[in-house]
Amino acid sequence: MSSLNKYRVHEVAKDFNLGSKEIADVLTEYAQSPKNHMQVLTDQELALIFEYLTQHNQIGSIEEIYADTYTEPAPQPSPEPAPAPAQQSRPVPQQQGKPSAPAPAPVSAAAAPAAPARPAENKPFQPRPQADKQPAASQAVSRPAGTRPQTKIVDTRKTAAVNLDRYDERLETMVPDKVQNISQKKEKIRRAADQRRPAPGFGSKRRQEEQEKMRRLQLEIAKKQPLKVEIPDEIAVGELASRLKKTGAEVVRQLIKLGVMASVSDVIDYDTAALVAMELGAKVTKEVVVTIEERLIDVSADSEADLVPRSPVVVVMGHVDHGKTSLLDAIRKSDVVSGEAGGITQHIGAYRVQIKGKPITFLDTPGHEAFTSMRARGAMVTDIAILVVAADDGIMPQTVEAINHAKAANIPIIVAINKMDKPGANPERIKQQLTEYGLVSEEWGGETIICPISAKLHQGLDSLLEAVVLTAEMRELKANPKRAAQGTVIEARLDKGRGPVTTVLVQNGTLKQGDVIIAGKAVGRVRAMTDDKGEKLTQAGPSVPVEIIGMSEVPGAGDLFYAVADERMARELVMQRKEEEKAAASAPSHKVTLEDLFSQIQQGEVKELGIIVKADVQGTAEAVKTSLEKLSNPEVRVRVIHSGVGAISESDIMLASTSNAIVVGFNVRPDNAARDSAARANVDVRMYRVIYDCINEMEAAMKGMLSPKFKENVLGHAQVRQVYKITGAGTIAGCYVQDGKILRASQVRVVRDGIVVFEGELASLRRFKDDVKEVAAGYECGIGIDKFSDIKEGDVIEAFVMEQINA
Ligand SMILES: Nc1nc2c(ncn2[C@@H]2O[C@H](COP(=O)(O)OP(=O)(O)OP(=O)(O)O)[C@@H](O)[C@H]2O)c(=O)[nH]1
Repeated sequence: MSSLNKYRVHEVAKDFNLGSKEIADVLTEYAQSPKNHMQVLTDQELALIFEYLTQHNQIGSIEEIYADTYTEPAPQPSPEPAPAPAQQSRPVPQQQGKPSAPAPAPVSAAAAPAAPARPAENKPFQPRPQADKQPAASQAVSRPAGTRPQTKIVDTRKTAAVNLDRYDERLETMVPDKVQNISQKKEKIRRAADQRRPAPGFGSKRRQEEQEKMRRLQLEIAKKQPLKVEIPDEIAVGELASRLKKTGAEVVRQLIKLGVMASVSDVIDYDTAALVAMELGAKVTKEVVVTIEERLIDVSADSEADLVPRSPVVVVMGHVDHGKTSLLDAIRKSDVVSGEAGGITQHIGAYRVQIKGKPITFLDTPGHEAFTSMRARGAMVTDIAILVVAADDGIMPQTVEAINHAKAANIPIIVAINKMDKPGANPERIKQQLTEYGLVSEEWGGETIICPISAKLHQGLDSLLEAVVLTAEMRELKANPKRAAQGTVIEARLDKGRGPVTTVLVQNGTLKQGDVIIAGKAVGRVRAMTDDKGEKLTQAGPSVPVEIIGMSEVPGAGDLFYAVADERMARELVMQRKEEEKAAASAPSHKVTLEDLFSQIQQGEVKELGIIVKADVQGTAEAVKTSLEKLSNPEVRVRVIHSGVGAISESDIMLASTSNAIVVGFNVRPDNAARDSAARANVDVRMYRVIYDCINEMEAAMKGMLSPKFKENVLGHAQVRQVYKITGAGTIAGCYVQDGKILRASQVRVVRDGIVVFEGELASLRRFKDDVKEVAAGYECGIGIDKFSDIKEGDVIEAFVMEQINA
């Protein structure tokens, strides 16, 4: 006990809520010197007082200390009903209210053992007899003292009588209020939860708790594991956000951090999306989208072991009337020519012939147009082309086209010089001409097989067919007859009685009667199959053309067909294709144009720039071809895939579209069909009058320096119906506006048979005798052209304006 703690009698009395006199009396009685109330007490004296008070305020149990409401007085069989009358003579007045924790409390504990032996008569250390219990008095007095020494004493000897619950309850009052509140709340919640539960048995309750624990654990684990997301090739920012379980704003923010400005509705590519997802802590895998097409159609490669040789499919091409149909007929030993209207082949058919036991399939085509249009649809039907050239006519424009179309398709050409029976036949001249197109005869050290024949007299056919077989063998054509059939629709029509009738060429696998097939946007079941000789078949292997009935719709020539296992899925795919076609019709296809040539070269999309050159004279076409091909550089090779004389035709556009080429015209114009088809297929058609301009523009385009200055906008066409020479006014063309309109301010060009004969300004535009600003389609008008009087009936006046393109 520190000497600094000086306690005076009155302070101690106050602490115990007693009178100073009572304390003084205790001291007077037990201590050596009597004390007045201001006297400082020694440690001994203090200990004495505490001992005295302790002895005189014994309680039976700890419960009594706190039991404000305690009403269970322990049965106190008192062996000594009045054990200490002397002590009782000093009754301790009842305490009101709690005293503040008195400093003496620790003193008592420390001092007690050091207490002098004197107070022995107060039996300070005797075991607390039950008789000492004074419930009423102890209740009051024990409180201040109870903070430490007494309250810890719990008599558990009479265990049966101890109400432990009550004890626990009472103990709660010992903990600080705050803690107590929390535990009370917890208890409340627990009880409420218990009440809510449908009073389960002990086992099930336990089980539930376990389950709950497990669930929380799993949630916790799930939270800690990185989120796994699958991202397709392209994904909208919003969709990515929902897959990442983030808000759109969070993803947009992350994108901005990566330097990508995109809104929630924008679509981003896989790489960007994956980066964002990884930044946001997700684990990314690429979503592999399995389309219906992939599920339905087996495009797996055949194993070498399954492949067997197949017969070649041959196309016969050539200029009009050079004898294509006659040749095919000669081969089939039948005469179709006489049965045809005007002797012109109407549509593609396919025939199969046996040459010394080896079958060859021939496609009878009215020229290379159908061939190219099929190719444009992705069908690679033919293996070999026979080019028919009439010995008395030589190389003609369509012969050149045929050569170039076959070359573009990368198929070998066998030349058949036909009509050798004719007096004017000059095969050497044709061989000579052919070298100009890269077809050098074998006799001259080249690779091209050239066979002189006469279709009419059936001469030379054997060697021609042998050449076909030989070429086919060189190509090692193979297919797997064991798989489901696939091939191309050669021709299809609607027959009144039989419904859609389709000629298909099986290219791989075997087509069987009863097979479900999908061809383009048509589905059906092969109800019956017949070959080119009208014989019924139950199955058709590779390179076999068959006519089938049973399609729901008429497919398009050139459509690819597949035998499939699931008809329902096939119908679904057809629906999807129809939808896609609709969407594609509204979105223009992406073809190479001079404007974006450079960017396409840079992106590696264009490695070869295909050009089709059409000019008014052969000399120009040749000159342009040579100059353009010289523009080739290491990044891009310029290849003129076709050059010819005359107006730009639909076939030119088709070839350009198929080969992703652009069309260059010199003093020529596209005919109407070509113009429409170019617009439809998005083929870039450029018209020039000077070779120099063309070369410059191409060069600039390849270097990405094409200045997009002006674009020609064609306003309309007027056909010249009559020509008047008027003195003073010059030549006036009486015209009929066919389409669009003619503006007084427009520029014009005069086109004669597809060739531009003049380009210049309008001198006058009149309706009757009045000058007008414009004349619309369907009206007649008089047109005078500045500095040009050589207008002829049948000429077409094309009106156009040059519009500046905003870069
Ligand atoms: N003298 C002779 N005439 C032939 C020969 N081959 C074909 N002809 C004739 O040439 C004409 C045209 O023959 P086609 O077989 O119709 O020619 P094509 O190339 O198929 O013609 P299109 O179908 O119009 O493209 C016919 O009158 C045939 O009789 C031949 O070897 N000798």
